[in-house]
Amino acid sequence: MKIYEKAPAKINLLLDVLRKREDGFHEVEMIMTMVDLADRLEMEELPRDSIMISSQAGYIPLDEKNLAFQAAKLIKDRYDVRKGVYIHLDKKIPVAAGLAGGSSDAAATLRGLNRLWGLNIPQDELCKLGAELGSDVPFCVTGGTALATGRGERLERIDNPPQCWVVLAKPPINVSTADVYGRFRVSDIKEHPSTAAMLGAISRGSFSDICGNLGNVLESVTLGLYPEVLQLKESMERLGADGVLMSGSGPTVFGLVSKEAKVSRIYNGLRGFCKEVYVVRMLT
Ligand SMILES: C[C@](O)(CO)[C@H](O)COP(=O)(O)OP(=O)(O)OC[C@H]1O[C@@H](n2ccc(N)nc2=O)[C@H](O)[C@@H]1O
Ligand SMILES: Nc1ncnc2c1ncn2[C@@H]1O[C@H](COP(=O)(O)OP(=O)(O)OP(=O)(O)O)[C@@H](O)[C@H]1O
Repeated sequence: MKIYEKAPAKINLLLDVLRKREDGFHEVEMIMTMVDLADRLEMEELPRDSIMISSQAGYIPLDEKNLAFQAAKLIKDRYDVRKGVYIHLDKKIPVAAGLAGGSSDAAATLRGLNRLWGLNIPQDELCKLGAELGSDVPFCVTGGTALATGRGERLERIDNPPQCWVVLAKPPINVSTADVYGRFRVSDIKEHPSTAAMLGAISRGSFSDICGNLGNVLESVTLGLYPEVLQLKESMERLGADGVLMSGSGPTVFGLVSKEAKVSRIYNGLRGFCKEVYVVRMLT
């Protein structure tokens, strides 16, 4: 039997860091939602007890470094499953982009193997397993829109934002999340984004207030290291996006756009100097 799972990309509408914790992680407040740019996973049981990964993307690891491999190993070990699985990753989400591509693949693997092997693991248990793989994985297990706290693993489901276009642009640089958090200093942040204001904007369904309250404190590090990310933000604003922000630790910049008529102008304007531009919808 073959089963399929979609692994969508996430964007952070808000990312605030409150403090550095004793365990080295940072205490965050994030509002995250999914967009319809997704990897597609195909999973099939193998006759022997092993995990095999393949992908059309030549630039990701296919061994135990792959997050889908790690997810399969975790679920096998924890539930004592003595069966093998072959997982094919059809990658569409750019890698190391701030869009949680690897985390979403891990989450889709947990959901998929739960089905393939009939394990009946409840969603909150899958989220706990996911947290062992990465801070973004629990959110990727549930999807939807959520307020994430702790190191990102504590989730509170909230309403989806109103539907809109999302233009994603990834400059040709690779950003390490660990490096960005490592350089981040809370004391450098003069004005924190308001989680309460963003939650209010979403619950009122006010697109303009959502755009007005976008904020990501990790921009203080990534924009300093890579001026091209700042240039991309400025271009997107100039081309008429209603709200513009860097996602996660970057380098992808997203623009929220309410009117379809504006989208092609923004897309064409960005494509002039940025190769990787995607026009997608929010997953609501
Ligand atoms: C930047 C975001 O993607 C925004 O959604 C997340 O906060 C990071 O999520 P992630 O990539 O799943 O992060 P993890 O794989 O758990 O951690 C990668 C590295 O980022 C740092 N890290 C991550 C999350 C967090 N709350 N504080 C941290 O300091 C740690 O140095 C860690 O070693
Ligand atoms: N299934 C996978 N897909 C993509 N990258 C993977 C995968 N498994 C492991 N990796 C590795 O993980 C690293 C980060 O890739 P990923 O695309 O998950 O980053 P990201 O989008 O910045 O994640 P986040 O937003 O959660 O920080 C890369 O160095 C990549 O080699």
